[in-house]
Amino acid sequence: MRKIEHIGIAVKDLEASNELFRKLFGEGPYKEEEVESEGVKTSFFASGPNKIELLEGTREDSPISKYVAKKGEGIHHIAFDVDDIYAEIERLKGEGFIVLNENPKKGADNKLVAFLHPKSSNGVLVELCQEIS
Ligand SMILES: CC[C@H](C(=O)O)C(=O)SCCNC(=O)CCNC(=O)[C@H](O)C(C)(C)COP(=O)(O)OP(=O)(O)OC[C@H]1O[C@@H](n2cnc3c(N)ncnc32)[C@H](O)[C@@H]1OP(=O)(O)O
Ligand SMILES: [Co+2]
Repeated sequence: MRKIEHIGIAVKDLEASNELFRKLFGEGPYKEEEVESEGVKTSFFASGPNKIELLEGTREDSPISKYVAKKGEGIHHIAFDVDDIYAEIERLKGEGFIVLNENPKKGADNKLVAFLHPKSSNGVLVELCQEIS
């Protein structure tokens, strides 16, 4: 785990939240991207060397829609940057973490991603991200 890649925040209305975070950061998102496979649309803000990802569900069955319906808006996951996501998945499985998708999938912002079940990480949804070179 090299560093925190981004913190994901689940929101009801991406456009309204973009406006709010534009005020917070003093500048708008550097990227907006829909990830059809996850049923999400996202926007990314740079916060110094770190990133904030805002996510709105685009389908009722999206993890974000379900999360917001159940818990409301708020911090949804912490993403970590890894060098080799395949090796990291094997390592974390060996350490007893529950890997939700052992085959990494294409995420936003040009990444391969995988997730650990929050039940195995003290109630925190962890995302692994490897830059697609
Ligand atoms: C990939 C694009 C983008 C990127 O960065 O590239 C993204 O980040 S996409 C982000 C959205 N996608 C995901 O979150 C995929 C992984 N998530 C899942 O597979 C599910 O959300 C899962 C398995 C974490 C929960 O789904 P489930 O259908 O089981 O929902 P429940 O409400 O029944 O939850 C079960 C249990 O987990 C707790 N929970 C759910 N979500 C979270 C969360 N984000 N953080 C912490 N805990 C969470 C929920 O409260 C339930 O606990 P319980 O004690 O039973 O109430
Ligand atoms: Co994310």
